[in-house]
Amino acid sequence: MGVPVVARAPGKIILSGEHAVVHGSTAVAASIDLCTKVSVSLPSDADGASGLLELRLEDLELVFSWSIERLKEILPVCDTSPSSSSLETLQSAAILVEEQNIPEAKIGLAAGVFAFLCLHTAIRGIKPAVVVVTSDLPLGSGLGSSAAFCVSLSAALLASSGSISLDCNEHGWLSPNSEELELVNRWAFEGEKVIHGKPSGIDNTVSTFGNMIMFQSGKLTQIKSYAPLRMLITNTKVGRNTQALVAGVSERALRYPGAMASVFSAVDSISKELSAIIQSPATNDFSITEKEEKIQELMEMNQGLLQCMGVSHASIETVLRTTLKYQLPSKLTGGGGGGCVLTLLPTLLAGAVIDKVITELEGCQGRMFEGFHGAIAKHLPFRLPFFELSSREICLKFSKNNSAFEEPAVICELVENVGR
Ligand SMILES: Nc1ncnc2c1ncn2[C@@H]1O[C@H](COP(=O)(O)OP(=O)(O)O)[C@@H](O)[C@H]1O
Ligand SMILES: C[C@@](O)(CCOP(=O)(O)O)CC(=O)O
Ligand SMILES: [Mg+2]
Repeated sequence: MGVPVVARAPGKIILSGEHAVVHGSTAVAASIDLCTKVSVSLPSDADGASGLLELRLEDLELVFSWSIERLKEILPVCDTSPSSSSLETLQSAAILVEEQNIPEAKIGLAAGVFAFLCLHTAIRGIKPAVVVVTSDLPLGSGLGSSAAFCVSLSAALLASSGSISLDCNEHGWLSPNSEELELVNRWAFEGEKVIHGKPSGIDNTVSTFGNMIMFQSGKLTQIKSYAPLRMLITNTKVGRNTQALVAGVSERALRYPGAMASVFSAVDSISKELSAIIQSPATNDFSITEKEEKIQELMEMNQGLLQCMGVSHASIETVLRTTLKYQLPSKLTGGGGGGCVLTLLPTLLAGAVIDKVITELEGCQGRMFEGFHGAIAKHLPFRLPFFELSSREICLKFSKNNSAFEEPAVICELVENVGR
């Protein structure tokens, strides 16, 4: 195999505005420390053309492969610019996914495999490669695994086809320049369309550009917090599918256009208020505690409107009731219908209370989020100033002499900080 290129991209949380953002409202999202990594290796001349395109999902111990001959039989030669039409011409790729006989229990992966075939064909053409995917993110839980997958895959494919420059003397992580990031983001959005049907673009945008953003109708504004925010992320472990949830909200909006327009407009105001509060400096008059109370209140209001949209779930309600016993309001994050719930942990909240909440949540049907690299505690205290670090953004790594990759120090450092 030739020189591999690795790209990694982070998952996200949505502090306010999921679903409504698909209908033009403002939303606020932040990237998190959990990433998906994609490595693309091309056959070298010495290997001879291996004649295979291979996708290895390492965490799931699944390997999919297609002969180049079969791909040429089925797939049309398509446009190589990121547009809907270039991926629409690839509908025939569906049969190539069916032929892989994905086990029923993992059928949700079919959408990801389909997006892989579409993006690979559109960006690199019908050529052999070995693509290896690993991820820290739970799939289908509202933390944006689909976007992190599409962003890291698009970046690795673009870099391996020369559309992103790897002009670097040293081995290590590399941040693409802003034009390259735009290109990655556009392709990733096309990939998200394959997985979600009608994405707003917020997930791929925050995964590509990192940090905390306000997003509306395709436009992003970076936002900065004056104070750290700590969030508890609870995974209800109830599986769901974002595409179906997004479609359900659109159907409700068609049935009740007036009522739903008001709901979306209220969410828009909540997101704008939230971003103003996050960005406002804490002074004596407007203390951190007051700011946190407002953020909690706005998140609670947003949750009420998500219930109106029909995307809450009994498991989410259980988490809400449990945290509320400790005066901690929560909201779902991402598509809802199960998945993850966010709870703001105020700065002055005693550690003993956090432990009690976690113990009580663990006793509920769902279980607390787990698997943050082992080193990380069950709750994720994310500090906004950390978002300025490049490890929250999409990065590329490659090795000119094909030597083994090493984890960049900055990530290890961050992981330790987050656990403290
Ligand atoms: N690492 C991955 N490998 C393959 N497919 C993935 C990966 N991550 C996400 N996907 C695809 O995205 C789907 C989950 O996306 P979605 O329902 O939007 O939830 P979320 O984005 O919140 O995790 C998976 O079922 C799968 O099809
Ligand atoms: C529901 C939505 O607002 C966010 C979906 O996030 P996730 O795929 O559930 O992580 C959809 C979108 O904005 O594309
Ligand atoms: Mg998704």
